[in-house]
Amino acid sequence: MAAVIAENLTITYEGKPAVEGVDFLLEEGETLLLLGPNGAGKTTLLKTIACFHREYSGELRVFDRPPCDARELIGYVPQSSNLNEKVPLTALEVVAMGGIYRRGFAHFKMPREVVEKAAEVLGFVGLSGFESRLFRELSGGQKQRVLLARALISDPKLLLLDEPLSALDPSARVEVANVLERIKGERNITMIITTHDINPLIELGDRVMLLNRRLVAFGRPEEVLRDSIIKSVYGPLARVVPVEGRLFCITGDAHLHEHGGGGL
Ligand SMILES: Nc1ncnc2c1ncn2[C@@H]1O[C@H](COP(=O)(O)OP(=O)(O)OP(=O)(O)O)[C@@H](O)[C@H]1O
Repeated sequence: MAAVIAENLTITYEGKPAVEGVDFLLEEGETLLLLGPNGAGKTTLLKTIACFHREYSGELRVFDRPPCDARELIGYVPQSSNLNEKVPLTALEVVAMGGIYRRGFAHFKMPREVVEKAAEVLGFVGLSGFESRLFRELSGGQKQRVLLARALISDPKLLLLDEPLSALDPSARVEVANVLERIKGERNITMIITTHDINPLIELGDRVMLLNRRLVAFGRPEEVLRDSIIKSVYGPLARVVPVEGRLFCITGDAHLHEHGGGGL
């Protein structure tokens, strides 16, 4: 079954288009890397698939349902954690919150099965033993893994990740990319990952979308990551370089410099 189908999808904010006329089909179990410069509409597309933003025209189906009827199938990891770090939550509590909200009611005392599931997914992201550590005291990579666990606790069929590696140092990027590889390898979860820097994630991508308000390209990585396509968005200095059988994408995107990422 297709996990996500978009046909002539146009997404607007108060009538002004942010994403226009997009068509694509992502099969269940595939990982899509969603690439594009600042303001290209990546977050907008992700939020619309997650039913956080509803102003769109055209067709958008998630597991053959309108996005807002598929919410229990979707896990979302936002660009910044949206947690108030003044509240001293433990890693386990942060993860368990994903399980409690899913049930549609708040508990003062967490049900045992939620605590057990939270500990299990913390183990899956490599954080066994961190249950009672304060979230705010964790490193950037550990926090991002806790947020991944928070999204995984409800067993989503579709996981949407907005810039999961941005704001992380290089070793934390590797940590988080390894967990994403583990999710792809061991769970049949469809993933859509937005990124400015495709290089640390390239091996994960079954499909790559290059978005610049309109769909520039969608296909297998080797179909999309071509000099002519990359230059059409990022300018004449951008290029794709094969290194030891892998493709590296040099976009020179301003955001990459900002985060010290893989752009040159
Ligand atoms: N809440 C909003 N109201 C009005 N316009 C918005 C809103 N959110 C985003 N936009 C506009 O929609 C366009 C796409 O923004 P979006 O954040 O989706 O891009 P992006 O590709 O995720 O960018 P970045 O890489 O910088 O995060 C931009 O022109 C932005 O100003």
